[in-house]
Amino acid sequence: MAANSDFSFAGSNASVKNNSPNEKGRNGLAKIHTQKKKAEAGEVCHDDSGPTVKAQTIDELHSLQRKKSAPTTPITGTPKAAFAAALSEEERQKQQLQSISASLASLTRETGPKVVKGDPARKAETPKVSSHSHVTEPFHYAPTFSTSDSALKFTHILYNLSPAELYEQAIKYEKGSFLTASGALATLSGAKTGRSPRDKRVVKDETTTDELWWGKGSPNIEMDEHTFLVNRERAVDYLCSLDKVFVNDQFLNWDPNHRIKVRIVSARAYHSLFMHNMCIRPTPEELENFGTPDFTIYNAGQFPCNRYTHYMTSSTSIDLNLARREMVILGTQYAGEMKKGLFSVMHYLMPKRQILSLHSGCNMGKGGDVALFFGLSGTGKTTLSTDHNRYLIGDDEHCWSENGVSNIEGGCYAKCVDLSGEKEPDIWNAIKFGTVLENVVFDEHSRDVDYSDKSVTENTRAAYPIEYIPNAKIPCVGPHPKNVILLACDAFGVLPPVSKLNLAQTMYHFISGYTALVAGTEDGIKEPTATFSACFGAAFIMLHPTKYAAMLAEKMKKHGATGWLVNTGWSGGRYGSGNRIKLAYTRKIIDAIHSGTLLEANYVKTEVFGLEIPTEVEGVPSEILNPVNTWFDKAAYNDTLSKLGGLFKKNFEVFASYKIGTDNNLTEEILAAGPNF
Ligand SMILES: Nc1ncnc2c1ncn2[C@@H]1O[C@H](COP(=O)(O)OP(=O)(O)O)[C@@H](O)[C@H]1O
Ligand SMILES: C=C(OP(=O)(O)O)C(=O)O
Ligand SMILES: [Ca+2]
Ligand SMILES: [Mn+2]
Repeated sequence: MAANSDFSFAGSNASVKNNSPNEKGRNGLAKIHTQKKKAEAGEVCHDDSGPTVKAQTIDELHSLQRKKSAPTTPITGTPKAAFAAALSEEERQKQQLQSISASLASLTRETGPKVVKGDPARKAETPKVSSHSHVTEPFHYAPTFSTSDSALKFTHILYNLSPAELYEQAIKYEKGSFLTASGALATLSGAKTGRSPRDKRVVKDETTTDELWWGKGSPNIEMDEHTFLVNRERAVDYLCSLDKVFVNDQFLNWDPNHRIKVRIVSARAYHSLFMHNMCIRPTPEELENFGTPDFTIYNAGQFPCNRYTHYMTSSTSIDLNLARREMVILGTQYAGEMKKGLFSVMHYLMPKRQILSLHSGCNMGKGGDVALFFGLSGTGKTTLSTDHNRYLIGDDEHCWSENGVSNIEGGCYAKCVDLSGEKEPDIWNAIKFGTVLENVVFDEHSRDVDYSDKSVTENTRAAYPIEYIPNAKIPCVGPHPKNVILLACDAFGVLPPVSKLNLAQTMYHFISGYTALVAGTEDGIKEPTATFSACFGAAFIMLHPTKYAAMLAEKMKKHGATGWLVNTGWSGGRYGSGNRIKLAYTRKIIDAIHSGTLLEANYVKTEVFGLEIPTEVEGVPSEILNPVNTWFDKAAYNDTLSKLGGLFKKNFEVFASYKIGTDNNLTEEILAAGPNF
C-alpha cells in the first residue's frame, strides 16, 4: 500500500535529497514535500479515516460497482421448459443472437449481419458473436466474402435494456434527450410530432385482397409485396450500418390465450424505452423462452424512404405486410406509429379468432363493473379511464373475447397539453423516472416542465408503464363490460353532455365515429371541423367497419351492456363562443353511469338526433344537460344542430348499402337510429 509513503507535486523520486539544486522546478520554486514526521510525532491527523476501497486501480474500482445480473431462474414443469433449462446460459445467448441476426438479415445477401450483444462503448467485455448462418467466438469467424464491407462489421445489439440503461443511452447519444425534474426522460420525436396516416401502406396480396377493407374511407392504402421488400431492405441495411441497434422482445394482449410475441428493432433509445413502456414487459423467465417473434417492427425512422420507389408519395412510409408479419418504418421518428401499427395488426389477427379489438379505454369498479370508453384522439379515453375510484385496465387498446376484456398494451400514452396536478393527479404522478415525455418544453435549469408551452407541438405526450397508475388492474383483464361509453368532443356545441343510447343508436354512433375538434389553437380558426372515423378508429381497423360493428352489437346484446354518448366538447355555443364542458362535470356524469343511477333517471328526447337525455345528474347543473338551454342565440343553435345532423347523414350514406351482422332488422334499425329531420 502506498498510503504512508511520501509524495510530491512534481512526481520526483522521494529519495532525492532535500535542497539539492535538482529539486528546483523549471520556474525555480522549491518542491514541496510532505513529511513522514506527523505519524512519528504521534499526531492524530489522517488523510482519510474511512475504510479503504478494495481496488488497486480506478478501472477495478469501476468494475466493483456493477454486479453481474442474476441468472434467470429456470422454469420447471413442462417438458419444454425442462429442455430450456437444460440449455447452458451460453447456448441460450447464442440462440437469442442467432434469432436477432435472422431478423436483421438481408433478403438478398447470403449471410446475416454479424451481431454482438452489448454496448460498443464497453469494449472491455468479451462479446458473443453471431451471424445468420453460424455463430462463432469473437474474431475467430471465417472471413466472409460477401457483397460488401457491411458483411465485415459488427452491429451491437442492445437487447431489452432496462429504463436506466436506456436513459443513459438517450442522454449520451440522442440530441434533445434530457432528465426532467420529476425524473422523466424528455425527448424529441424529430420533424414528425404525430402520426402520418397518409403514408401508411398495406401489402395487397391474394389473401388480403379479399380479407381487408380497401378503397374509399379505408386506411389501407395498397402496396405490392415487391415494394415492401425494397423498403424492408432499405430499413435493414440502414439498421445494420449502425454501430448499435436496440431490440425489444415483448408481448401484446394480457389474455394469455391470445398473447402475441413482438420484436421491435430500432435505432433510438427513445424508441426502445417507449415500447418497453407501451408493450407488455416479459419476466426474465418469459424472455428466456421467447423464441421466434410473431411479429417484427423494423423502425428506421431517421432514414427516409426512397421517393423513386413505387407507391411512395413522401419521404415517410409505414409499411405493413401481414403475410410476412412485419412492419417497416422509414422517415418518421414519431413513436406512436409503432404502437398504433401494432394495433392495426391486432385489428386483423383478433377478429379472425372471433375476438373484437377496440379503440377504447377500459376501467373497472370495485364491484367488478367494467366500462369501455371509445373515442377519437383527444376525446378523453385516457383521461376518463384513469379514474382514482376505479381500477384501470387500459387507456387505449383492448380486446373483447368470450372471456371478457383484456388490454393489448402494458402502458399508457397520455396527452400532456395543459396537464395539471390538481385536475389529473394520477397522470401527473405517473410522469416520473422511466416515463418518456415527448416534445415538451422545460426550464433549462430547474428542468420543470411547462405543460402549457406548445412551442414544439400541441401533441405533447407521456408514455408510462400502466403500473405507474396506482390503481391499475394487473393483470389487465376484466369481465364483460356493463357500459359502453362513446366519447365525442363536439366543438359545434350541440350534442348533449350525456345521452342514453339504445342498441341501434349505439351502432349508428359507433359506425359514424364522430368528433369535431378545433383545427388548432391559432387565431383565425373559428370553424370546428367534423371528423367521422368508423369504429372510432378508422385509421387502425383493417376489415370493413360493419364487421366490427356486428361483433360489438352481438356482444353488447349477449352481455346486456348499455350504450352512452358523452360529449366532452363544447357547451353554450360552438368553439369561439361557448366553452369546453368542465372535466369535473364530465367526471360526475361518468360516475353516474358507473354507479347505475343514471340508468334510473328521467329522460326526455332531443330534436334532430332523437337522443334520450337525463333531466338531472348529481353534481352537474341541470340546465346544461339540454344544450339548447346553454345557447343564448336559439336560432344559431338550431342552424348548427341541423348542420351537424346533415354531416352525419352524408357520412352514413356509404354504410347504408352494407348489411350489418346476420340480423336484417338490426340493419334497418341502425339506419333509422341516426338524425331525423
Ligand atoms: N370535459 C372533458 N372531458 C375529457 N377530457 C377533457 C375535458 N375537458 C378537457 N379535457 C382534456 O382533453 C384531453 C383529452 O385527451 P385524452 O384523454 O388523452 O384523449 P384520448 O385518450 O381519447 O386521445 C385531455 O387533455 C383532457 O385534460
Ligand atoms: C397515440 C394515439 O392515440 P390517442 O390520441 O387516441 O391517445 C394516436 O392517435 O396517435
Ligand atoms: Ca388512441
Ligand atoms: Mn389516449
